[in-house]
Amino acid sequence: MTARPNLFENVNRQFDEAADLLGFSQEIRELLKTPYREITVTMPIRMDDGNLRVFRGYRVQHNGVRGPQKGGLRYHPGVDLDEIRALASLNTWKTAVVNIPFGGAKGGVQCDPAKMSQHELEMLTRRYISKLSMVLGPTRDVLAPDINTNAQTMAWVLDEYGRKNGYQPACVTGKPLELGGSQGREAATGRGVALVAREAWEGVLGHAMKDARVVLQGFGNVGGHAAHFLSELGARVVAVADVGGAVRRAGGLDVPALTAHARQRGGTVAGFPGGEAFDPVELWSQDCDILIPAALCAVLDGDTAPLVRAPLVVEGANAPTTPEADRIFRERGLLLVPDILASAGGVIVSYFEWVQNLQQQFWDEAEVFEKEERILVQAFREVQAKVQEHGCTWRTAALVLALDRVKTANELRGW
Ligand SMILES: NC(=O)C1=CN([C@@H]2O[C@H](COP(=O)(O)OP(=O)(O)OC[C@H]3O[C@@H](n4cnc5c(N)ncnc54)[C@H](O)[C@@H]3O)[C@@H](O)[C@H]2O)C=CC1
Ligand SMILES: O=C(O)CCC(=O)C(=O)O
Repeated sequence: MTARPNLFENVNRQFDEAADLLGFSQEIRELLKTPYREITVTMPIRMDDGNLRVFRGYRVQHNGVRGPQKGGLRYHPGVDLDEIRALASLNTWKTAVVNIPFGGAKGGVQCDPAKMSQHELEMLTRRYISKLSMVLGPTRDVLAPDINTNAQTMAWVLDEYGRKNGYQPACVTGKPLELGGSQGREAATGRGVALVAREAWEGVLGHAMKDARVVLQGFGNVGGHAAHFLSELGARVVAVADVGGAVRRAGGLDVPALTAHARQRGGTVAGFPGGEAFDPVELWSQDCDILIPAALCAVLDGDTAPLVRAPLVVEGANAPTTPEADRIFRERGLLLVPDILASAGGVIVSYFEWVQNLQQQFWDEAEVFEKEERILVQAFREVQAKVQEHGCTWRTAALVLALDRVKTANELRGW
């Protein structure tokens, strides 16, 4: 296994490829790469067993030139400042590529939620928000769910932020519907992944979605909903791996049954009786048409990329592919739809949630889904046009579109 890469350096290598095409000066590059603000907080928590533990958390606000900074909050043992910095910068490019009026941020706490009670997670979330609340808010920085956080976590965020600042539902998205969440937000990222996969598989590669064979890493919010919508489009989900194990079935797994199984088994697909268990390390070499990493960063690297047999990779996760793997895919002629486009459905519907909260409106699911699809498909076409104009990869093309928009906003503000 390759050593853990410096993720922010990786994102900036990708940035430079696009900046070269745009002819950006060193000054502009430095301005756009450098995060506005990076905060590290420590959170002492009295655990259920009476012991005190000190957790470390981060919030990086990368860029707010196009609007309030926006980004998820993740809980994971592997969280560090470098990872959060990389993910914050990706959110700047993601909101720009789909042209919604937000900047980019990300937060994380180094912890293992699988070993914590709900009470401990609530205390941790409240302490994190209480330490950061002065730099958060509807016009400053708006949180959302990410790995191992969910609508309940966002409800605690809303409540803790409200204690100091009064009730402001637009301070966080991905909330429960009962607290001002938006219809369709929970499914939005996975739905977007499925829509983008359809646009690439049918529109670019010229195949039918019916019976397209899909392999996923991750069956949480993103992977689980992507599997659901892809099977609705007629695709067959032939293999899934997650933190607990892996399962496959050449004829296609029964996605609703797999979802029900995972719900009963603490979130994992392991032990699903409707498929064959296999070693998750074999996931990347499964024979399939569409491969969707929807879990962790940097899983497609110099070791795993050569194993991939799918002609199409759609990045549901953020930063799942290292520059070395990008190079391998490019040389092999694989089509890779990058994270900043493929996983943008979530932040698009978060934007809708923020708008609804500010205007005290409630849209129905059909309206949310129709608007999400319109924005995503438009962004997809704009990126495709840049691919054709520059003869570059989809990642570089998406970054060209995004960097240009952020630079223009900077200039208009007089920087
Ligand atoms: N939730 C959202 O709206 C958005 C999430 N993303 C990205 O999508 C990815 C997944 O996020 P969520 O689905 O929200 O998280 P989640 O916590 O709901 O699910 C994470 C999934 O990854 C799996 N996983 C964890 N460690 C693993 C390992 N070592 N090997 C294989 N699988 C492993 C888990 O078992 C689970 O199925 C992350 O990269 C996140 O940044 C991107 C855009 C928005
Ligand atoms: O604000 C959101 O909805 C999530 C944005 C985010 O962190 C992401 O897309 O990775």
